[in-house]
Amino acid sequence: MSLLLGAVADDYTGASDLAGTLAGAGLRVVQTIGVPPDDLALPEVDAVVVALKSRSVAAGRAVALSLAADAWLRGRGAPHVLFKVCSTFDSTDDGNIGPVTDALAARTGSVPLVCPAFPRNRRTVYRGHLFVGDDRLDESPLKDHPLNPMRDSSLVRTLARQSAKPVGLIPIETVEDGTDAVLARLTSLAAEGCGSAIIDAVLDRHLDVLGRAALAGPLSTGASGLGLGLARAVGPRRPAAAAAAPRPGRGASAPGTLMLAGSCSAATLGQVARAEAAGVPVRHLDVEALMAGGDTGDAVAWARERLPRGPALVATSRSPAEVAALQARFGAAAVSERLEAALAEVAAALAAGLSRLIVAGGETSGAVVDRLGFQAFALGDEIAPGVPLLRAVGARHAGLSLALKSGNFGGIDFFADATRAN
Ligand SMILES: Nc1ncnc2c1ncn2[C@@H]1O[C@H](COP(=O)(O)OP(=O)(O)OP(=O)(O)O)[C@@H](O)[C@H]1O
Ligand SMILES: O=C(O)[C@@H](O)C(=O)CO
Repeated sequence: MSLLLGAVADDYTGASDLAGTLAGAGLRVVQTIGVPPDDLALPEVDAVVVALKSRSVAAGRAVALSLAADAWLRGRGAPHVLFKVCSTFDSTDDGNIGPVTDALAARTGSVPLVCPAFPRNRRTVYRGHLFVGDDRLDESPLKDHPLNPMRDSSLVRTLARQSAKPVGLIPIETVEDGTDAVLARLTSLAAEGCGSAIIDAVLDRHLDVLGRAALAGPLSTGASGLGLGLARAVGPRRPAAAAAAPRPGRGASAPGTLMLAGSCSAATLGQVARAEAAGVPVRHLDVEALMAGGDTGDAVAWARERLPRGPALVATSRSPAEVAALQARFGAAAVSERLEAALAEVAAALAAGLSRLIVAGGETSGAVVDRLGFQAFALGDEIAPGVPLLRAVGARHAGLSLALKSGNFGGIDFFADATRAN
Protein backbone atom coordinates (compact mmCIF):
# COMPACT_ATOMS: atom_id res chain seq x y z
CA MET A 1 0.00 0.00 0.00
CA SER A 2 1.49 3.36 -1.04
CA LEU A 3 -0.67 6.19 0.24
CA LEU A 4 -1.43 9.34 -1.73
CA LEU A 5 -2.46 11.22 1.38
CA GLY A 6 -2.21 10.75 5.13
CA ALA A 7 -4.02 12.46 7.96
CA VAL A 8 -3.54 12.64 11.71
CA ALA A 9 -6.80 13.70 13.38
CA ASP A 10 -6.91 15.10 16.92
CA ASP A 11 -10.24 13.45 17.75
CA TYR A 12 -12.35 10.56 16.53
CA THR A 13 -15.41 12.43 15.28
CA GLY A 14 -13.17 14.89 13.45
CA ALA A 15 -11.41 11.91 11.89
CA SER A 16 -14.66 10.45 10.59
CA ASP A 17 -15.70 13.89 9.35
CA LEU A 18 -12.46 14.06 7.36
CA ALA A 19 -12.58 10.42 6.22
CA GLY A 20 -16.14 10.91 4.95
CA THR A 21 -15.11 14.10 3.14
CA LEU A 22 -12.16 12.39 1.43
CA ALA A 23 -14.34 9.43 0.45
CA GLY A 24 -16.96 11.82 -0.92
CA ALA A 25 -14.24 13.40 -3.11
CA GLY A 26 -13.39 10.03 -4.65
CA LEU A 27 -10.54 8.69 -2.51
CA ARG A 28 -10.56 5.17 -1.05
CA VAL A 29 -10.22 5.77 2.67
CA VAL A 30 -10.01 3.94 5.94
CA GLN A 31 -10.06 5.48 9.42
CA THR A 32 -7.92 3.78 12.04
CA ILE A 33 -8.11 4.24 15.79
CA GLY A 34 -4.56 5.16 16.68
CA VAL A 35 -1.60 3.70 14.79
CA PRO A 36 -2.89 0.31 13.66
CA PRO A 37 -1.18 -2.86 14.84
CA ASP A 38 0.82 -4.65 12.12
CA ASP A 39 -1.58 -7.60 12.08
CA LEU A 40 -4.65 -5.48 11.28
CA ALA A 41 -5.65 -6.25 7.68
CA LEU A 42 -6.47 -2.95 5.99
CA PRO A 43 -8.07 -2.73 2.56
CA GLU A 44 -6.12 -1.20 -0.37
CA VAL A 45 -6.73 2.53 0.04
CA ASP A 46 -5.51 5.94 -1.17
CA ALA A 47 -5.70 7.67 2.19
CA VAL A 48 -5.59 6.67 5.84
CA VAL A 49 -6.92 8.92 8.58
CA VAL A 50 -5.30 8.00 11.90
CA ALA A 51 -7.70 9.07 14.63
CA LEU A 52 -6.11 10.17 17.89
CA LYS A 53 -7.62 11.45 21.11
CA SER A 54 -5.11 14.27 21.41
CA ARG A 55 -7.17 17.46 21.34
CA SER A 56 -7.50 17.89 25.07
CA VAL A 57 -4.56 15.93 26.49
CA ALA A 58 -1.28 17.49 27.69
CA ALA A 59 0.66 19.04 24.79
CA GLY A 60 3.66 16.71 25.21
CA ARG A 61 1.45 13.66 24.85
CA ALA A 62 -0.36 15.12 21.83
CA VAL A 63 3.01 15.75 20.18
CA ALA A 64 4.27 12.22 20.87
CA LEU A 65 1.07 10.57 19.58
CA SER A 66 1.01 12.77 16.47
CA LEU A 67 4.68 12.16 15.61
CA ALA A 68 4.10 8.39 15.85
CA ALA A 69 1.05 8.57 13.57
CA ASP A 70 2.91 10.82 11.11
CA ALA A 71 5.83 8.36 10.99
CA TRP A 72 3.47 5.44 10.31
CA LEU A 73 1.77 7.32 7.46
CA ARG A 74 5.02 8.49 5.86
CA GLY A 75 6.36 4.94 6.23
CA ARG A 76 3.47 3.88 3.99
CA GLY A 77 4.38 6.40 1.33
CA ALA A 78 2.18 9.38 2.24
CA PRO A 79 3.89 12.40 0.61
CA HIS A 80 1.64 14.84 2.46
CA VAL A 81 0.12 14.63 5.93
CA LEU A 82 -2.79 16.81 7.03
CA PHE A 83 -3.00 17.45 10.77
CA LYS A 84 -6.79 17.51 11.13
CA VAL A 85 -8.00 19.90 13.82
CA CYS A 86 -11.47 21.19 14.60
CA SER A 87 -13.10 23.64 12.19
CA THR A 88 -13.69 25.84 15.24
CA PHE A 89 -9.98 25.61 16.11
CA ASP A 90 -10.69 24.01 19.51
CA SER A 91 -7.53 24.54 21.57
CA THR A 92 -6.19 26.50 24.53
CA ASP A 93 -3.14 28.70 25.05
CA ASP A 94 -1.27 25.52 26.07
CA GLY A 95 -2.06 23.78 22.79
CA ASN A 96 -2.46 21.49 21.15
CA ILE A 97 -2.64 22.84 17.60
CA GLY A 98 0.55 24.92 17.90
CA PRO A 99 2.84 22.39 19.60
CA VAL A 100 1.78 19.54 17.28
CA THR A 101 2.10 21.68 14.14
CA ASP A 102 5.53 22.87 15.31
CA ALA A 103 6.73 19.31 15.95
CA LEU A 104 5.47 17.94 12.63
CA ALA A 105 6.91 20.96 10.79
CA ALA A 106 10.30 20.55 12.48
CA ARG A 107 10.43 16.92 11.31
CA THR A 108 9.67 17.88 7.71
CA GLY A 109 11.57 21.21 7.71
CA SER A 110 8.49 22.98 6.36
CA VAL A 111 6.33 26.04 7.03
CA PRO A 112 2.78 24.65 6.86
CA LEU A 113 -0.40 26.37 5.75
CA VAL A 114 -3.00 26.40 8.54
CA CYS A 115 -6.71 26.84 7.80
CA PRO A 116 -9.82 25.43 9.52
CA ALA A 117 -12.25 26.91 6.97
CA PHE A 118 -14.99 24.70 5.54
CA PRO A 119 -17.44 27.00 3.73
CA ARG A 120 -19.94 24.15 3.16
CA ASN A 121 -20.28 23.92 6.95
CA ARG A 122 -20.23 27.71 7.34
CA ARG A 123 -16.73 27.92 8.76
CA THR A 124 -14.84 30.74 7.02
CA VAL A 125 -11.57 32.56 7.62
CA TYR A 126 -11.25 36.20 6.61
CA ARG A 127 -8.20 38.33 7.45
CA GLY A 128 -7.23 35.54 9.80
CA HIS A 129 -10.47 35.71 11.81
CA LEU A 130 -12.62 32.58 12.08
CA PHE A 131 -16.37 32.88 11.56
CA VAL A 132 -18.91 30.23 12.59
CA GLY A 133 -21.93 30.91 10.43
CA ASP A 134 -22.61 34.64 10.75
CA ASP A 135 -20.77 35.00 14.05
CA ARG A 136 -17.16 35.65 14.89
CA LEU A 137 -15.74 32.64 16.75
CA ASP A 138 -15.61 34.57 20.05
CA GLU A 139 -19.29 35.51 19.73
CA SER A 140 -20.43 32.01 18.68
CA PRO A 141 -21.59 29.23 21.06
CA LEU A 142 -17.93 28.08 21.10
CA LYS A 143 -17.23 30.83 23.65
CA ASP A 144 -18.95 28.51 26.17
CA HIS A 145 -17.21 25.24 25.22
CA PRO A 146 -16.76 23.13 28.39
CA LEU A 147 -13.13 22.20 27.66
CA ASN A 148 -11.76 25.00 25.47
CA PRO A 149 -13.85 28.17 25.49
CA MET A 150 -12.87 30.09 22.34
CA ARG A 151 -12.63 33.78 23.26
CA ASP A 152 -10.43 35.17 20.42
CA SER A 153 -11.45 34.98 16.77
CA SER A 154 -7.97 35.90 15.48
CA LEU A 155 -6.31 32.64 14.48
CA VAL A 156 -2.98 34.41 14.00
CA ARG A 157 -3.03 35.52 17.64
CA THR A 158 -4.49 32.23 18.90
CA LEU A 159 -1.94 30.08 17.11
CA ALA A 160 0.94 32.43 18.00
CA ARG A 161 0.13 31.99 21.70
CA GLN A 162 0.64 28.24 21.22
CA SER A 163 3.63 28.32 18.86
CA ALA A 164 7.38 28.67 19.21
CA LYS A 165 7.76 30.94 16.16
CA PRO A 166 5.71 33.87 14.77
CA VAL A 167 2.61 33.03 12.73
CA GLY A 168 2.07 34.71 9.35
CA LEU A 169 -1.10 35.53 7.42
CA ILE A 170 -1.90 34.84 3.78
CA PRO A 171 -4.89 37.07 3.01
CA ILE A 172 -7.79 36.39 0.71
CA GLU A 173 -6.40 38.61 -2.07
CA THR A 174 -3.39 36.32 -2.37
CA VAL A 175 -5.65 33.26 -2.40
CA GLU A 176 -7.66 34.90 -5.20
CA ASP A 177 -4.38 35.33 -7.11
CA GLY A 178 -3.92 31.55 -7.11
CA THR A 179 -1.58 28.79 -6.03
CA ASP A 180 1.69 30.35 -7.22
CA ALA A 181 0.92 33.60 -5.38
CA VAL A 182 0.20 31.64 -2.19
CA LEU A 183 3.46 29.71 -2.48
CA ALA A 184 5.42 32.92 -3.12
CA ARG A 185 3.89 34.55 -0.01
CA LEU A 186 4.65 31.42 2.04
CA THR A 187 8.29 31.61 0.96
CA SER A 188 8.48 35.28 2.08
CA LEU A 189 6.89 34.45 5.43
CA ALA A 190 9.40 31.63 5.95
CA ALA A 191 12.24 34.06 5.17
CA GLU A 192 10.78 36.45 7.79
CA GLY A 193 11.04 33.66 10.39
CA CYS A 194 7.41 32.50 10.55
CA GLY A 195 6.86 28.90 11.60
CA SER A 196 3.39 28.58 10.06
CA ALA A 197 0.86 30.65 8.13
CA ILE A 198 -2.87 31.10 8.64
CA ILE A 199 -4.50 31.33 5.22
CA ASP A 200 -7.91 32.85 4.45
CA ALA A 201 -10.69 30.91 2.71
CA VAL A 202 -14.24 32.13 2.36
CA LEU A 203 -15.68 30.26 -0.62
CA ASP A 204 -15.52 26.62 -1.64
CA ARG A 205 -13.35 27.43 -4.67
CA HIS A 206 -10.67 28.84 -2.35
CA LEU A 207 -10.19 25.29 -1.02
CA ASP A 208 -8.87 24.25 -4.44
CA VAL A 209 -6.10 26.86 -4.23
CA LEU A 210 -5.33 25.86 -0.64
CA GLY A 211 -5.26 22.16 -1.55
CA ARG A 212 -2.88 22.64 -4.48
CA ALA A 213 -0.59 24.93 -2.49
CA ALA A 214 -0.59 22.60 0.52
CA LEU A 215 0.16 19.56 -1.63
CA ALA A 216 3.33 21.28 -2.84
CA GLY A 217 4.71 20.74 0.68
CA PRO A 218 4.77 17.81 3.10
CA LEU A 219 2.45 19.13 5.83
CA SER A 220 -0.64 21.21 6.48
CA THR A 221 -2.96 21.85 9.42
CA GLY A 222 -6.69 22.34 9.03
CA ALA A 223 -10.15 20.86 9.05
CA SER A 224 -12.11 18.89 6.46
CA GLY A 225 -12.31 21.87 4.10
CA LEU A 226 -8.55 21.74 3.60
CA GLY A 227 -8.92 17.95 3.34
CA LEU A 228 -11.39 18.46 0.51
CA GLY A 229 -8.98 20.81 -1.27
CA LEU A 230 -6.20 18.23 -0.89
CA ALA A 231 -8.42 15.41 -2.17
CA ARG A 232 -9.37 17.46 -5.22
CA ALA A 233 -5.70 18.25 -5.85
CA VAL A 234 -4.83 14.54 -5.65
CA GLY A 235 -7.73 13.75 -7.98
CA PRO A 236 -10.45 11.10 -7.67
CA ARG A 237 -9.09 7.55 -7.57
CA ARG A 238 -12.22 5.49 -7.77
CA PRO A 239 -14.99 5.66 -10.33
CA ALA A 240 -17.77 8.06 -9.40
CA ALA A 241 -20.45 6.11 -7.62
CA ALA A 242 -23.00 4.91 -10.15
CA ALA A 243 -26.35 6.52 -9.57
CA ALA A 244 -27.24 3.94 -6.98
CA ALA A 245 -30.84 3.05 -6.47
CA PRO A 246 -31.84 4.55 -3.15
CA ARG A 247 -31.49 1.93 -0.44
CA PRO A 248 -34.35 1.44 1.95
CA GLY A 249 -33.78 3.09 5.33
CA ARG A 250 -33.79 1.01 8.51
CA GLY A 251 -36.99 2.53 9.87
CA ALA A 252 -37.34 4.87 12.81
CA SER A 253 -37.67 2.12 15.40
CA ALA A 254 -34.57 0.06 14.51
CA PRO A 255 -34.00 -2.17 17.56
CA GLY A 256 -30.60 -2.22 19.22
CA THR A 257 -29.82 1.44 18.43
CA LEU A 258 -28.01 3.01 21.38
CA MET A 259 -27.56 6.79 21.33
CA LEU A 260 -25.17 8.52 23.71
CA ALA A 261 -24.92 12.29 24.08
CA GLY A 262 -22.02 13.86 26.00
CA SER A 263 -21.80 17.02 23.95
CA CYS A 264 -23.31 20.14 25.53
CA SER A 265 -23.23 22.13 22.28
CA ALA A 266 -26.28 24.12 21.26
CA ALA A 267 -26.77 21.77 18.30
CA THR A 268 -26.69 18.60 20.41
CA LEU A 269 -29.00 20.05 23.08
CA GLY A 270 -31.54 20.76 20.34
CA GLN A 271 -31.15 17.30 18.81
CA VAL A 272 -31.65 15.54 22.16
CA ALA A 273 -34.75 17.63 22.85
CA ARG A 274 -36.13 16.84 19.39
CA ALA A 275 -35.53 13.10 19.78
CA GLU A 276 -37.28 13.17 23.16
CA ALA A 277 -40.21 15.12 21.73
CA ALA A 278 -40.45 12.57 18.91
CA GLY A 279 -40.90 9.74 21.43
CA VAL A 280 -37.38 8.31 21.72
CA PRO A 281 -36.89 7.18 25.33
CA VAL A 282 -34.23 9.45 26.85
CA ARG A 283 -32.40 8.90 30.12
CA HIS A 284 -30.74 12.06 31.46
CA LEU A 285 -28.00 10.82 33.75
CA ASP A 286 -27.93 12.34 37.22
CA VAL A 287 -24.54 14.01 36.85
CA GLU A 288 -24.44 15.27 40.45
CA ALA A 289 -24.95 11.69 41.68
CA LEU A 290 -22.22 10.42 39.33
CA MET A 291 -19.82 13.07 40.66
CA ALA A 292 -20.69 11.97 44.19
CA GLY A 293 -19.57 8.41 43.41
CA GLY A 294 -22.75 6.98 41.85
CA ASP A 295 -22.64 4.46 39.02
CA THR A 296 -24.49 3.83 35.76
CA GLY A 297 -26.13 0.52 36.72
CA ASP A 298 -29.69 1.87 36.69
CA ALA A 299 -29.21 3.58 33.33
CA VAL A 300 -27.82 0.38 31.82
CA ALA A 301 -30.81 -1.62 33.10
CA TRP A 302 -33.15 1.08 31.78
CA ALA A 303 -31.59 0.94 28.30
CA ARG A 304 -31.35 -2.85 28.25
CA GLU A 305 -35.08 -3.09 28.76
CA ARG A 306 -35.85 -0.66 25.91
CA LEU A 307 -33.28 -1.52 23.23
CA PRO A 308 -34.98 -4.70 21.95
CA ARG A 309 -37.96 -2.54 20.95
CA GLY A 310 -36.10 0.39 19.36
CA PRO A 311 -33.63 3.20 20.03
CA ALA A 312 -32.74 4.50 23.47
CA LEU A 313 -30.78 7.67 24.26
CA VAL A 314 -28.60 8.23 27.35
CA ALA A 315 -27.37 11.80 27.86
CA THR A 316 -25.27 13.89 30.19
CA SER A 317 -25.78 17.03 28.07
CA ARG A 318 -26.85 20.15 29.98
CA SER A 319 -27.20 23.87 29.27
CA PRO A 320 -24.14 26.17 29.46
CA ALA A 321 -25.31 27.57 32.84
CA GLU A 322 -25.67 24.06 34.33
CA VAL A 323 -22.30 23.01 32.90
CA ALA A 324 -20.64 26.11 34.42
CA ALA A 325 -22.21 25.39 37.83
CA LEU A 326 -21.06 21.74 37.78
CA GLN A 327 -17.56 22.74 36.72
CA ALA A 328 -17.35 25.38 39.47
CA ARG A 329 -18.40 22.77 42.03
CA PHE A 330 -16.30 19.77 40.98
CA GLY A 331 -13.62 21.11 38.59
CA ALA A 332 -13.92 20.99 34.78
CA ALA A 333 -11.42 18.19 34.19
CA ALA A 334 -12.96 15.95 36.86
CA VAL A 335 -16.49 16.42 35.48
CA SER A 336 -15.40 15.70 31.91
CA GLU A 337 -13.44 12.63 32.91
CA ARG A 338 -16.27 11.16 34.99
CA LEU A 339 -19.01 11.85 32.45
CA GLU A 340 -17.03 10.55 29.48
CA ALA A 341 -16.28 7.41 31.49
CA ALA A 342 -19.94 7.06 32.49
CA LEU A 343 -21.17 7.02 28.88
CA ALA A 344 -18.34 4.64 27.92
CA GLU A 345 -19.44 2.31 30.76
CA VAL A 346 -23.00 2.33 29.43
CA ALA A 347 -21.78 1.48 25.93
CA ALA A 348 -19.52 -1.32 27.16
CA ALA A 349 -22.28 -2.90 29.25
CA LEU A 350 -24.69 -2.94 26.30
CA ALA A 351 -22.33 -3.46 23.33
CA ALA A 352 -23.05 -7.15 22.79
CA GLY A 353 -26.68 -6.57 21.86
CA LEU A 354 -26.32 -3.50 19.67
CA SER A 355 -26.99 -3.07 15.96
CA ARG A 356 -25.94 0.60 15.89
CA LEU A 357 -24.12 3.00 18.17
CA ILE A 358 -24.61 6.75 17.75
CA VAL A 359 -22.45 9.09 19.83
CA ALA A 360 -22.63 12.89 20.05
CA GLY A 361 -19.44 14.72 21.05
CA GLY A 362 -15.82 14.31 20.06
CA GLU A 363 -14.29 13.63 23.47
CA THR A 364 -17.25 11.47 24.38
CA SER A 365 -16.86 9.46 21.17
CA GLY A 366 -13.17 9.03 21.95
CA ALA A 367 -13.95 7.59 25.38
CA VAL A 368 -16.61 5.23 24.00
CA VAL A 369 -14.55 4.02 21.03
CA ASP A 370 -11.50 3.38 23.25
CA ARG A 371 -13.54 1.56 25.84
CA LEU A 372 -15.04 -0.76 23.21
CA GLY A 373 -11.64 -1.33 21.59
CA PHE A 374 -12.51 -0.53 17.97
CA GLN A 375 -9.51 -0.72 15.62
CA ALA A 376 -10.66 0.78 12.32
CA PHE A 377 -13.72 1.89 10.39
CA ALA A 378 -14.81 1.60 6.77
CA LEU A 379 -16.79 4.51 5.39
CA GLY A 380 -20.46 4.36 4.48
CA ASP A 381 -22.92 6.99 3.28
CA GLU A 382 -23.10 10.50 4.69
CA ILE A 383 -25.79 10.95 7.36
CA ALA A 384 -25.26 14.71 7.67
CA PRO A 385 -22.43 16.95 6.43
CA GLY A 386 -19.32 15.76 8.28
CA VAL A 387 -20.96 12.66 9.76
CA PRO A 388 -20.58 9.44 7.75
CA LEU A 389 -22.02 6.08 8.68
CA LEU A 390 -19.11 3.88 9.81
CA ARG A 391 -18.71 0.12 9.90
CA ALA A 392 -16.29 -1.51 12.33
CA VAL A 393 -13.35 -3.31 10.68
CA GLY A 394 -11.15 -5.77 12.57
CA ALA A 395 -11.75 -8.43 15.15
CA ARG A 396 -13.74 -6.41 17.66
CA HIS A 397 -17.41 -5.66 17.00
CA ALA A 398 -16.93 -6.34 13.26
CA GLY A 399 -19.87 -5.14 11.23
CA LEU A 400 -21.41 -2.96 13.96
CA SER A 401 -22.47 0.34 12.42
CA LEU A 402 -21.71 3.63 14.12
CA ALA A 403 -22.15 7.35 13.81
CA LEU A 404 -19.69 9.56 15.68
CA LYS A 405 -20.99 13.11 15.60
CA SER A 406 -19.00 16.23 16.34
CA GLY A 407 -20.91 18.28 18.89
CA ASN A 408 -21.94 21.03 16.50
CA PHE A 409 -22.80 18.86 13.51
CA GLY A 410 -26.08 17.52 12.17
CA GLY A 411 -29.55 18.95 11.69
CA ILE A 412 -32.23 19.06 14.35
CA ASP A 413 -33.40 15.52 13.41
CA PHE A 414 -29.89 14.06 13.54
CA PHE A 415 -30.72 11.15 15.86
CA ALA A 416 -33.62 10.05 13.61
CA ASP A 417 -31.45 10.48 10.49
CA ALA A 418 -28.64 8.42 12.03
CA THR A 419 -31.07 5.70 13.14
CA ARG A 420 -32.59 5.32 9.67
CA ALA A 421 -29.41 5.58 7.53
CA ASN A 422 -28.50 2.34 5.79
N1 LIG B 1 -23.50 18.08 32.25
C1 LIG B 1 -22.21 18.30 31.99
N2 LIG B 1 -21.49 19.19 32.69
C2 LIG B 1 -20.19 19.41 32.42
N3 LIG B 1 -19.50 18.78 31.46
C3 LIG B 1 -20.17 17.88 30.74
C4 LIG B 1 -21.54 17.61 30.96
N4 LIG B 1 -21.92 16.64 30.07
C5 LIG B 1 -20.85 16.36 29.35
N5 LIG B 1 -19.80 17.09 29.74
C6 LIG B 1 -18.43 17.05 29.21
O1 LIG B 1 -18.30 18.03 28.21
C7 LIG B 1 -17.37 17.56 27.25
C8 LIG B 1 -18.03 17.65 25.88
O2 LIG B 1 -17.04 17.40 24.94
P1 LIG B 1 -17.32 16.58 23.62
O3 LIG B 1 -16.07 16.68 22.83
O4 LIG B 1 -17.84 15.23 23.92
O5 LIG B 1 -18.48 17.38 22.93
P2 LIG B 1 -18.31 18.69 22.01
O6 LIG B 1 -17.14 19.47 22.50
O7 LIG B 1 -19.61 19.36 21.93
O8 LIG B 1 -18.00 18.02 20.61
P3 LIG B 1 -16.79 18.29 19.61
O9 LIG B 1 -15.50 18.15 20.38
O10 LIG B 1 -16.98 17.21 18.63
O11 LIG B 1 -17.03 19.67 19.08
C9 LIG B 1 -17.02 16.12 27.62
O12 LIG B 1 -15.80 16.07 28.30
C10 LIG B 1 -18.17 15.74 28.52
O13 LIG B 1 -17.88 14.71 29.44
O1 LIG C 1 -13.88 20.06 12.06
C1 LIG C 1 -14.89 19.90 12.72
O2 LIG C 1 -15.67 20.82 13.04
C2 LIG C 1 -15.17 18.53 13.26
O3 LIG C 1 -14.64 17.55 12.43
C3 LIG C 1 -14.58 18.43 14.60
O4 LIG C 1 -13.45 18.07 14.75
C4 LIG C 1 -15.43 18.89 15.72
O5 LIG C 1 -14.97 18.41 16.95
